[in-house]
Amino acid sequence: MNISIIGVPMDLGQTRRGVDMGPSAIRYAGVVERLESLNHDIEDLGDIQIGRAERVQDVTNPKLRNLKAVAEANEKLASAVDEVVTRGRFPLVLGGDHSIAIGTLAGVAQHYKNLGVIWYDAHGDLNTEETSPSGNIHGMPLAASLGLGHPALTMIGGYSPKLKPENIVIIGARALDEGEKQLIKEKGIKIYTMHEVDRLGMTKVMEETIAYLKERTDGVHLSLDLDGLDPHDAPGVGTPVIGGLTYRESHLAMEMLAEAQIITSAEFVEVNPILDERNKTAATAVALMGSLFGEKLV
Ligand SMILES: NC(=[NH2+])NCCC[C@H](N)C(=O)O
Ligand SMILES: [Mn+2]
Ligand SMILES: [Mn+2]
Repeated sequence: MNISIIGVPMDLGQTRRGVDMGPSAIRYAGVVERLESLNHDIEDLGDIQIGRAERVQDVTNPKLRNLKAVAEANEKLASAVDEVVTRGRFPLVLGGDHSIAIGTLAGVAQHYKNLGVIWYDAHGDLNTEETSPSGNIHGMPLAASLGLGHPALTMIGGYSPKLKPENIVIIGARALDEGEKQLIKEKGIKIYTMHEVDRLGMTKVMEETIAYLKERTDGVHLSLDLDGLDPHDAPGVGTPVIGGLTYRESHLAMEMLAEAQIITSAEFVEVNPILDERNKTAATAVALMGSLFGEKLV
C-alpha cells in the first residue's frame, strides 16, 4: 500500500492541553518504521499548521469554542487529504483532537458516492451547539459530517453532507449525551455500544460491521479515537471513560479489517502525551496501525 501520513497538532476542539503533541508522540512510537517493516510505501507529509493565537481560547461563542481556528485548520486538512487521495494514496491522519475528523472526511468523502465510516470511540461525537454540554467541537465531528450544526463546520471543503447516516457504524460507545441518543434513534445510525460488544463479542461485532458496510459503501474511513479503548490500555486521552474496549479486542478488530480489505482511509486521534504513561497510548496506537496494515503474529 502507498500510505501518506498527515499530522494534525490540533488541541482547540477541547480544553485540555497536550493533545496537539499527539502526532509527535505517535511518530516517536515508531509509526513510520512499523509500517515500512510491513513493506508499505510510506510518505510523511509532516504537520498541518494550526493557527493558535498565543494559546488564547476563543470563547466568542462558548457553545462553539475556537470555532474560527478549528474551521481554518480543517479546511487545510481537507485539502491535504484530498490531494493524497487524488494521488491514489491512502491517507493516514494523526491527531490531535477528534474535531479534525471534519477535515479528514471533507477531504475523503468527495471521492466516494457512499463513503462508510467506522467510528471507534467511547463517545458519539454527534453533538451540535444546541446539544453540546461542553461547547467543545471534538464532540461534534460526526454530526457536522452529517450536515448538522454550524455552517462553518458542515461546509468545510465547500459541500455538505459528507456522510449518510446509514453508512455509519459506531463501535465502543459508552458515554452518550441525551441529544446524541435521540439523533442515533432518529437517523437509524448503527451502533455497537459496550453492551453489544460484551454480549456478542468483538468477532461477531466486526463480522456484522464488515458485512453491513460491504454491501452499501464504496470506501470506508476508520476514525479511531483512542478513548474507545479502556483507560487501562490508553490512559493518555483527554476524556477517558472506564469500561472500554481492550487492547486485544481492538487488535482483533484491526486484524479483521485488514483481512476484509475495506478500509480506504484512517485517522488515530486524541493521543495526549501529557496525560499519558511513558507514551503508552501512542504505542498502542502504533501497534493497532500495525494490525490494520497487515501485521500478523506468525
Ligand atoms: N472526541 C471526543 N473525545 N469527544 C468527547 C465528547 C464529550 C462530550 N460528549 C461533549 O460533547 O463534550
Ligand atoms: Mn471519544
Ligand atoms: Mn471522539
